Amino acid sequence: MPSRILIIDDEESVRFTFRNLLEDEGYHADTADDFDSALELIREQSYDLIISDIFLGGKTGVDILREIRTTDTGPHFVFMTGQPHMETALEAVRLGAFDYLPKPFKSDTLLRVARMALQHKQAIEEKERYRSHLEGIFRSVNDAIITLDPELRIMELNDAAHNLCGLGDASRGALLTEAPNGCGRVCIPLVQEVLNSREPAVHFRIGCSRTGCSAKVVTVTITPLLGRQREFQGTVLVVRDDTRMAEIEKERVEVTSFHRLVGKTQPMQHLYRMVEGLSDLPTTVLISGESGTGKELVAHALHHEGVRRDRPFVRVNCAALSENLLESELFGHVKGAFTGAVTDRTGRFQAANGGTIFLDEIGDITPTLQVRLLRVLQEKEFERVGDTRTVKVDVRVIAATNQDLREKVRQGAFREDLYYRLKVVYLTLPTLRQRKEDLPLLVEHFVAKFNRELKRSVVGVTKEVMDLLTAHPWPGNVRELEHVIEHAFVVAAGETIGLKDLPAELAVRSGGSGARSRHGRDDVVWALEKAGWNKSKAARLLGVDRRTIYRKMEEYEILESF
Ligand SMILES: Nc1ncnc2c1ncn2[C@@H]1O[C@H](COP(=O)(O)OP(=O)(O)OP(=O)(O)O)[C@@H](O)[C@H]1O
Repeated sequence: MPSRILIIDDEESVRFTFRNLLEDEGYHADTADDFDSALELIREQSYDLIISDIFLGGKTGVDILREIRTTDTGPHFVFMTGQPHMETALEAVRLGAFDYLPKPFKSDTLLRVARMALQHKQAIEEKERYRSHLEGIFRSVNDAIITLDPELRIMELNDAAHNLCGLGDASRGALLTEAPNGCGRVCIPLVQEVLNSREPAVHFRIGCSRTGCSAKVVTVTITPLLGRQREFQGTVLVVRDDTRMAEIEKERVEVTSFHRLVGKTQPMQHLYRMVEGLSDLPTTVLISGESGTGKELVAHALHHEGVRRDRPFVRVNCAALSENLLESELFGHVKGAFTGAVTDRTGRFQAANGGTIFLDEIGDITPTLQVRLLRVLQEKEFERVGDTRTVKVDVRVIAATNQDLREKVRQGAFREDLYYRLKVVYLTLPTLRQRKEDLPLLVEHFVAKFNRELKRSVVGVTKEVMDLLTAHPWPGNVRELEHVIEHAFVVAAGETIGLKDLPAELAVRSGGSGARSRHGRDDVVWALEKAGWNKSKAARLLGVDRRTIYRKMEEYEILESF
């Protein structure tokens, strides 16, 4: 549809010339010769641009502007006059006129100003449309969306923020930390973390409470808010109510295994759900957990459960290689890049293109490699060693560590920006001590595995063995259990694994007479937790006396937890 222009001038020749000129350019042009007829036309039709003489008999063009200026999206005004007058020009501009043309002016000038005024109006309309669409989306989603400035002051919030977080319109401008919504404020430290790190974070299924409301389970996504020049302006906090989903999951029949992971206890069920939820996302995941808890299996499950399952899964053990070797292993090199680089070599990142790279023992990489890795995570690109050409890749990164990376960051041994880039989603695996109820299932799993591998037909373990396994603190977690069963398979002659088939170390650690000096911190914590922090009970579990427990608590600086 052509843009509609109204020309207002008391001179017939001006109206005639301008109308022809504008219609030749493809615009629709109407004319009016005085204030009243112009207003009549404006009320009947809609115009995009009004080009008006300032002086119209007793009235002025500025009076028309004043009369109809109600909305931003009304017509744009361009004034023209043969007697330029500072006062009138100023008033016209103050009322929002687009331009002011002193007569005489060339036809080119008129067309240029008309074009600019119409483009400007279109841009404003486009922006307004965009804003109202966004507002519609903002209002219609069920997730609470709250934008916060760097001081945690609430800038914008939607209706769902009212229902879920108890924040009303009056909260705009208030500090989130002080909003009187009776909220337990679990998300505030999480937002503060993103304020410090300036990296996005997702926290799945956290408990949340608000005075007068039932407890909820929510998933919180926090994203830095960046301006045009990518300057930091605050954060967007999105809170999704997952209470119903969590309830449904609780009611679901518990599964005993997932991919190659075995376990039916609650922490494992939670882990399976998390892996399911994360598998299709490109998000970087950091898996932490003690050695032997199954971090590699989780990385496999994330890959094989998701859309990248038919693409490569590439594992790199970052602790196994020196800095130079690891660099060329990860990024590849070109012939001659260093002594021994006799041919070009493709790195693991390139080999994993389209799929997943699993960076095991990430806590061990050197500062130089930390910088290079950060760039791949941020830009998805790198250069091979000795090459200047940039290689672009689409790789999902999963990293694992059994170290306390937060502590390494504090000590300055691990870059904070990389840490936050890696832990967009953070999975912590339970220790075997935390899921002892899974022991029978795991024993059964490993008995079946070694029967298959060693072509044996062992039926299981005796009750005494199971009791002993249950009493053991498992510092080496599932891997240790796997080794114990493997050892028993080698030693056992019959179909059932008995006490005599277990490694001597296990019998000793789990309460034999020589146990005293061998109990490490893990064993003592395990026993205390198992005994509900009753020292006498814990002492009995470890086969030591009560004084030894107190002594060990002091020695290992174990604080009682309630
Ligand atoms: N939940 C589980 N179900 C079955 N097997 C498991 C489970 N967790 C671990 N394992 C087994 O234990 C061994 C160690 O697992 P994995 O290598 O994944 O542990 P990890 O946490 O990556 O250890 P590390 O930190 O030492 O690298 C593997 O043989 C694995 O198959």
